[in-house]
Amino acid sequence: MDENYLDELNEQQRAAVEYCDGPQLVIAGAGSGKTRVLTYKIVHLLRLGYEPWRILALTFTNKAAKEMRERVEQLVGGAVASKLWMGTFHSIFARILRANAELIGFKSNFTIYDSSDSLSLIKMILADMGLDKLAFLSGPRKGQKKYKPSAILSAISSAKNALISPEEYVRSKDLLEIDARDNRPELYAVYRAYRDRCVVAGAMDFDDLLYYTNVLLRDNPDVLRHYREFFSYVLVDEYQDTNFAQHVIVTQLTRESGRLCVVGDDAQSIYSFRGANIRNILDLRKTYSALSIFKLERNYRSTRNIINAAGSLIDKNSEQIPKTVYSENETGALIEVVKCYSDFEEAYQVASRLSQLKMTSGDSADEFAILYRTNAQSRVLEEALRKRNVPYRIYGGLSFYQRKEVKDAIAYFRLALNPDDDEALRRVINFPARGIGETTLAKLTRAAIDGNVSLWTVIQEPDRYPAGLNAGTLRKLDRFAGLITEFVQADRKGADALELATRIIERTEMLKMYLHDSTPENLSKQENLQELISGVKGFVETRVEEGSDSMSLADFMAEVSLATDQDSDSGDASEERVTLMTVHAAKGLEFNNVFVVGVEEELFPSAMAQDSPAQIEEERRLMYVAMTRAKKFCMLTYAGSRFRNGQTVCCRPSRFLRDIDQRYLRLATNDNLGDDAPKVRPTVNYTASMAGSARSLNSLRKVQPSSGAPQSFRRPGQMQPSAGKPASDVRYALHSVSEVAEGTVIEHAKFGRGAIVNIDTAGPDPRITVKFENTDTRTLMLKFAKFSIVGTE
Ligand SMILES: Nc1ncnc2c1ncn2[C@@H]1O[C@H](COP(=O)(O)OP(=O)(O)OP(=O)(O)O)[C@@H](O)[C@H]1O
Ligand SMILES: [Mg+2]
Repeated sequence: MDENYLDELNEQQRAAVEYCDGPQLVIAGAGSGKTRVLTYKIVHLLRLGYEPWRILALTFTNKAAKEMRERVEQLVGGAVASKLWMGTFHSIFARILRANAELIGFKSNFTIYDSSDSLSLIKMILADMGLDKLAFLSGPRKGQKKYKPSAILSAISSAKNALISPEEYVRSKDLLEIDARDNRPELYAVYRAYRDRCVVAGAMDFDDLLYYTNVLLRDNPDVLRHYREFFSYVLVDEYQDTNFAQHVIVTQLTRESGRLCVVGDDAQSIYSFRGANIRNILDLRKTYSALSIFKLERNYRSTRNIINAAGSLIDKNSEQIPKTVYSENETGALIEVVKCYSDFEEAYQVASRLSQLKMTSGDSADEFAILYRTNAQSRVLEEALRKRNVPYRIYGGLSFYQRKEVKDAIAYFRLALNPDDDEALRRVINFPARGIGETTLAKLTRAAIDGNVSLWTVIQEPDRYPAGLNAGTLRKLDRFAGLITEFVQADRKGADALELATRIIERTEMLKMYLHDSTPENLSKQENLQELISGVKGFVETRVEEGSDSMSLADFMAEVSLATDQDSDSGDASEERVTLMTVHAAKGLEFNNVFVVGVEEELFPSAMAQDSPAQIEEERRLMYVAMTRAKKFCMLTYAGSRFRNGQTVCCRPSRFLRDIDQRYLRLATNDNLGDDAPKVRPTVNYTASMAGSARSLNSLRKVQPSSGAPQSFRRPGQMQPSAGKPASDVRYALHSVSEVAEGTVIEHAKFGRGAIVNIDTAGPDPRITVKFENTDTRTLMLKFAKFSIVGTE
């Protein structure tokens, strides 16, 4: 162990690390070393003789857990670090639940449903209850279904996070009243049915992992006592984002012993939509009367300009704990604010500035992040980066495990471990095709619901649960059941993950199916399945190296099923790549260079927050989180128009740009971005007043979000394409010859992206010759060619 670890802390941090006499809250701003304190405190506890397997450290993301583990490993060595109970709330409590599943009516092999499983189950229940076809709403939620599956799921999630069971739900007058007002009086019944079907399937969703941990600790005093005594110290990062269910677990485990250290920053509370409650941190003293509060005041992460700019932004929030922050870092560059004409141009500008900065700074790709408010914004950015051959890694989008062929294979893995898993069974009962159609599945479902058993039980016991199927269908089901049984038995006989996974892929003939024809799509599916097998192989090899015998398919799945939507990434982790992620996923992380894109009203802050001052404050905190990820360089961009939800909409700059003290900002225009920057001209679509680009920050400040955009940012009739009019009419426009030049890159309405290689003005009608990326070079008459200008080559 490195004996000098305390020297790597400042005085305040050191005091927080060394204090082990009672419950402790460390509250401090971004970049002040809260996570560092937590990490070093673990090392300190080990030093004091605490046993590693009795220290519990909880984080919010897998990535944060991994980083903390790596740091502890550096300080105390891998052998000790691997014994710590360190992970996300979900992974730690899944482990505890597996060890005690029988006590709460589950088996230890329970499946973890991901959000698409949950949604599919909700849809099935709504259809079964006849609630899916009900009329659409009027009023503020006009046009939405009364029982919109995603809204139902989030209502159920809120109930679970507040520890409300279906039985308690139906007894709560308040909840029933709200549901009646929202035109969904049957919500409680959907919740109950959802819970029942999950129990029958031996499945828990993400919220259940917290909910059932609470049930387990509440109903089994000896189990509670065991874990209270077992965990000799509990540490939690990002406490401002805990919800009620998490808060109760933590307090249950530590209220008596007081051996608790939590760190957090109220200014970074960004998960209230998932039930996170800032009061958990503010009221901690009520639970722990002996609570000691520690503050950290020196920021180590960012330049002074970045700290000051972020500070001036968050000052505009009315509710916050006052904090002192100082920095001894250099002043650094001003924050660049870039106005773009469209989302296309924004992506182009970001990719271009990023490549330029990468060259001049010498920073590796890992030191760059592009942060956005919504995942949907990533597509154009990816395109722009690909064009410049900048390698990137995207968090959150369609991750490897969410690809169709991988999900199909994983569904078989899940069935091998738990054949009652209805959602997995539903997914692959006719995949690869074996003549078991929708009608058969509907009949099986009916029998399963009536008998309150899983689909698997109905298939296994057709006499007891008759589904009205003919002999031919029963034979097909029998063959399918035989296949699954074979996998189940192989697992029980102790096959390791690789043996079983390989067998599943072979016996189901999944890979073979894609070998039939070599379309590029099929080839990529084959590759993905092979990649999955390599992943399993890698997993088994690592376990062998570690001397562990936990190498069953269940062990592999325990890792895979907790890769959340948010922090599962695409791509090879060993390669240096630019990170693309939502601001939510970036919590706790840091990069030398950060680009925050789409800093526009209705996007950031989100359109959904517009009517609520509290939600605007949460969005502002989110912006604060985004900016404070940057160590040296931060750029904020916004566009004049953006393609969203199938149409082009005009956008105006975010109010947050006005909130930041302008002393720390520099309005970068296309002209001063450097030689590499494209010289973009406005399309006629966006008014002439946007041309020239050198709008001062002061004029930006005059934009009044509440009163709508100023005329210069919006043209009557252009905000939304009128009904029935294709979106492309708005996105693409006609251009005059003065707006284009050789080398101008355009996005044509029909032919896509291309560069102008020649302009012919000899005849009465000017013509442009465009070398398109995905089709032949074409000569077009300018007066008929609809396109948008993306930039220059
Ligand atoms: N005493 C110190 N000496 C050197 N570097 C430090 C010190 N304290 C913190 N740092 C560095 O400052 C950066 C920010 O620290 P850390 O991530 O722990 O802050 P944080 O308070 O957890 O931030 P956030 O609120 O964003 O989660 C890290 O790179 C960390 O290594
Ligand atoms: Mg942190």
